[in-house]
Amino acid sequence: MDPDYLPFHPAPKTPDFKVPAGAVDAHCHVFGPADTFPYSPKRKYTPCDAPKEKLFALRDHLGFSRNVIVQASCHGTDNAALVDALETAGDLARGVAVISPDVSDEDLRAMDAAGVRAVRFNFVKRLVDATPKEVFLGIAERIAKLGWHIVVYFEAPDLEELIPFLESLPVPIVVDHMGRPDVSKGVDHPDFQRFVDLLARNENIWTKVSCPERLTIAGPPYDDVIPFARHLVEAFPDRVLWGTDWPHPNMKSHVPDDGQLVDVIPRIAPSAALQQALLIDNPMRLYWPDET
Ligand SMILES: O=C(O)c1cc(C(=O)O)oc(=O)c1
Repeated sequence: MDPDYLPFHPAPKTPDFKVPAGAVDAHCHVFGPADTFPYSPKRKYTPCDAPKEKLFALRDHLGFSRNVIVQASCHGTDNAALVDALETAGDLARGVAVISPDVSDEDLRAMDAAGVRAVRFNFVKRLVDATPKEVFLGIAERIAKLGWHIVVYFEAPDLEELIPFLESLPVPIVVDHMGRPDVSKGVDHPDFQRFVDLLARNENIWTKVSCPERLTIAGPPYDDVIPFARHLVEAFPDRVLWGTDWPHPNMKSHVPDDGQLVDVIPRIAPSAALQQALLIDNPMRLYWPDET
């Protein structure tokens, strides 16, 4: 573990907000354990271990029923820890993998059989080296044949340059953590409006309204981030997802309490109908379409 790395909260509170039965934590990770699933030699951080057993215990503690587990950059394109967690959870988990262009069709089919339903394109420079857009386009063509979609992680300053690429992708796109707006600029600032306009123009682009803990300047309980997430939930109620982002890699300002993150949900989705869409209908339609 990196010397300045903050491990995840050892005892998150029981949330005050009771999530509806069937709720999906649509953005979380598994890390290692390193002695079984070593971290990538190309990683830009070394986390603490965060194994599947702890993820599933957290799911139960917070009252969720299912997980969408996202391959984290510390594991590079080795999805073994992810696939292992998916095989343990069976129908209760789906996965988002990170693949290299030379992955075999056989390996793609095996990941699909394990529950992978998307690939992740990561543009965050502190996490990954740049991948040429044509490489991502080649991957997009291949996974489109499997009925998979694409999860993208970028920071707000990168959005303008990425828009033509994003609008060229042939499958649904899910943007991680609202495209990481600079919350000091306000919801009406052109930078956030650029993101809102992207979703308004493209019915196939969704967003996770997650990670207030990463975006906040004020700190818990994240009052400064609420307006951004709430705006997106109310503007695009059928294209939003929520996740804990457990085990919260690379947090520097504080160790988020996952129970406190769950208590943010009714503040950004202030009705039972919006909570039903955010936590159940939308993730089920995208990751368990044959069960909706
Ligand atoms: O902001 C981050 O550091 C971060 C990192 C990763 C990853 O390493 O994949 O995933 C996330 O969702 C967020």
